[in-house]
Amino acid sequence: MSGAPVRVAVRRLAHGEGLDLPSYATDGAAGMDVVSAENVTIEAGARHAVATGLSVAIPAGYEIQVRPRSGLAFKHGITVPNTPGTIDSDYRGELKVLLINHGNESFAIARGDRVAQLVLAPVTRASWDEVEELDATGRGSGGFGSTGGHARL
Ligand SMILES: O=c1ccn([C@H]2C[C@H](O)[C@@H](COP(=O)(O)OP(=O)(O)OP(=O)(O)O)O2)c(=O)[nH]1
Repeated sequence: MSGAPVRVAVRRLAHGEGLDLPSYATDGAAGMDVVSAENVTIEAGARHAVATGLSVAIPAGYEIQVRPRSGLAFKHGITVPNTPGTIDSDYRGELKVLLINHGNESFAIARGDRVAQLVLAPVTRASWDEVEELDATGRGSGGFGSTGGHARL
């Protein structure tokens, strides 16, 4: 962490009233835990877009990444199928947390439960330089396990 926090405008929607804003659980936390604005049960194998009751205006040059919470993933198989979810700086709709239940049991979420974490990150944009040939490398076109399996090299 460095410097002052980046200020991000946040708006509570009607169904977000009374909920905690996303917040860092510890001084060194990279992500802000975000809570659900709804009571919902996600059946085993099912997906749900969890309402947060919030919309945001992220400054240009930044994004928010929606990442799973490791405790939910490890204990219950609850994770973010599109991880990291991308919140664009020009998006003004409701921030939603997509969750999938990879566990064997249904998972109940209560309004106010912390369902994911939000990481503010800088965005570097690219522009293409189209060429006829790319520079040669040792790897070349090898990939997808070309260096061997998961055993130590
Ligand atoms: O986990 C997520 C992912 C996305 N969004 C919102 C904010 C984001 O800016 C917008 C579009 O997301 P994305 O670009 O991932 O979606 P897409 O499937 O490419 O749709 P679009 O055509 O709207 O860009 O949806 C969320 O609220 N939660």
